[in-house]
Amino acid sequence: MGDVILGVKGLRKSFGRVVALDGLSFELMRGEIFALIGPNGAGKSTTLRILATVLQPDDGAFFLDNVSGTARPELIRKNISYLAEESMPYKNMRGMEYLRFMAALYAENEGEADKYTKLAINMSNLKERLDDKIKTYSKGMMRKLMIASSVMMEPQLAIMDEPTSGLDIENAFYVRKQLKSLKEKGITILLSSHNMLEIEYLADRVGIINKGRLLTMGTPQELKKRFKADNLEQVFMEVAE
Ligand SMILES: Nc1ncnc2c1ncn2[C@@H]1O[C@H](COP(=O)(O)OP(=O)(O)OP(=O)(O)O)[C@@H](O)[C@H]1O
Repeated sequence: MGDVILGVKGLRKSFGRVVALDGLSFELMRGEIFALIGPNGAGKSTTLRILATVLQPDDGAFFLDNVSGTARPELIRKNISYLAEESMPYKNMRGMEYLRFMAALYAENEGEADKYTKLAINMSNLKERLDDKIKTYSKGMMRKLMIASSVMMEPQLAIMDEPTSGLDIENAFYVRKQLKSLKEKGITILLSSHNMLEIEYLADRVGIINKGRLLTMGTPQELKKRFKADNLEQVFMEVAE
């Protein structure tokens, strides 16, 4: 881990009278897994949507490898992936069809599309169920398909909103292992989660936000030491108070 890959500076976003982000700033180091945690309505999804360039901030800026994502979103889109909290595949397609369809959207030629599809087939771990219509999938199977299709192009930065939400223990475990292997490939990951055990296992660093502001940030070890806590849940409760 060395240099800064993502710089987030003073993001502000309101929805009517609701202030979702109130001057949020933080940096991500290349190759790390960074987890945003915070209570419901803290501004996590809003932050991730802005960084994924699907939502414009009212003020502030962010930079991916020194390229402004607010001024030039089209330049950074190729280098980031985004898994939304409630993202859904086209249910009338078969799993395999969906992966090929997504690969064709991302790839610049057939060779690249094949490479992306193979990677996603592997990562989804859905095996022969990829031949079935997506509408026959369980929630966990759909989530695995969505995760695999979101990162098939091996982006520089993978943004994931609650990647394991709704997954059973076995599937969540599998997805966490996949996220670790993405990190080993050098992909930086920014995720949100409400699962403190997951964050202890996955995150190199954690940022705790509330009311659209960053309250504290550090490695799980640093935070536990700083707040004299045995685990991240205690840190969270202490900070939230
Ligand atoms: N499209 C929208 N229209 C109106 N208000 C919104 C919209 N999106 C978010 N908000 C509001 O902005 C605030 C932050 O919401 P956000 O979804 O970013 O929180 P969150 O930390 O992701 O919450 P959760 O943990 O519940 O998913 C909340 O008060 C929410 O109601």
